[in-house]
Amino acid sequence: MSLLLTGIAELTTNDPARGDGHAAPGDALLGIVRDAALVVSGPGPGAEVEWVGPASEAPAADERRDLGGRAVIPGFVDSHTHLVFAGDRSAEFAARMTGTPYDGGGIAVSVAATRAASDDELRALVAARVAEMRAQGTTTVEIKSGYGLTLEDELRSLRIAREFTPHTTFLGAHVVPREFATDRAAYVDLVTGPMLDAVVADGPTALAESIDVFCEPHSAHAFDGDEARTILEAGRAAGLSLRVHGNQLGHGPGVRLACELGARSVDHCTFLDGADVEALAAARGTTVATLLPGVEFSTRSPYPDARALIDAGVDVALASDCNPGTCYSSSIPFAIALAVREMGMTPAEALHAATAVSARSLGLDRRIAPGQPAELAVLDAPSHLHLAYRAGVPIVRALEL
Ligand SMILES: N=CN[C@@H](CCC(=O)O)C(=O)O
Ligand SMILES: [Zn+2]
Repeated sequence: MSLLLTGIAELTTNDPARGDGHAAPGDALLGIVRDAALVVSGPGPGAEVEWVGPASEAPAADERRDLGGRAVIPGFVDSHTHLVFAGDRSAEFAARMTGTPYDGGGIAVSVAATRAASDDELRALVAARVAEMRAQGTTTVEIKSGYGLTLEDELRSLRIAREFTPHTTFLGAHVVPREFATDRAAYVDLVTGPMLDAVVADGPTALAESIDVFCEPHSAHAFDGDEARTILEAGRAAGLSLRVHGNQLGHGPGVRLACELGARSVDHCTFLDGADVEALAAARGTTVATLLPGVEFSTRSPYPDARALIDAGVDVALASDCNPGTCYSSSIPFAIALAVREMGMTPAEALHAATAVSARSLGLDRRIAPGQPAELAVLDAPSHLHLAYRAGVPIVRALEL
């Protein structure tokens, strides 16, 4: 079976070779085709793209669907989330809005609630969050553990996350749990020893694709540069790819460590100096800087200067960081709107960052091209510009085939 999609006012392919004349800023980066059509295998899940081009040249197909002059984009790739948690921390958010700073201490509240939840409760919570994301255009999601912090609870979080995505990340090194507060080294030993051994017991990528660490000397709860190096090197030796929470609360060693070790992504990048930017630019093609503007919004922090990073040659991705503490928003359109309004990105750069670049940080290709999975989203609008222009309005959703 094949399905012809017509009535596409603007198709973002993320394939610069496909742009139809670069009529507007961003067309080349996004590979925009106007008055486009698509043929996909299907209908049904698992469909692949078979043909892309101008509607006037579309081949015949078994079925046909008219999208009525809407824009079609690659589904968003949310490459940084913490969806496996119970409870919420709305009171902590309210306190922050009246001046209480974020220091990572509230993570212990979510750890307690998550440990107390049953498997079915956690599974239902993750399912609801993934559905909420699809309803906003996200078709691929990375999910971290990190609210278990015992061997059993971290494995349980990863198993539940794996029911929803192959892109799972072991974040046993989220914070030092309270029971290890007087012996941090013992917790690092647990993460790099028995926990990591259990994560890779059935093969390096059976349960987790990556390892992550909250490298943050400005939080008493997180890990310093030496601890983070130990954890990342152990993860790499066990066959996992590397991701880092770095430079979130103040300047620190996370960004340069991530670049040095060849991490796929270093996330937050809120406080950077010139040497960090140089390291990220030199790591282009290997290490992506994943910016999470929903966190700056929800913690009243300064936004990173995405414009300066892009102009310096850094690969910049956008993700939601959906989590109960620093950003309980699963909305990539919200992140795009913030990136455009507050961080100096063009609408095209922001869309590219939330699709092509975030995909690359997960080892994926997010172009709309023959042979690619038909992971698509559709806008109730004629152009991708409306993602930021109509901020807060639910105009984008995953395209169900
Ligand atoms: N910074 C570390 N981890 C999360 C916050 C987790 C929490 O506060 O529950 C983040 O990405 O911001
Ligand atoms: Zn995070």
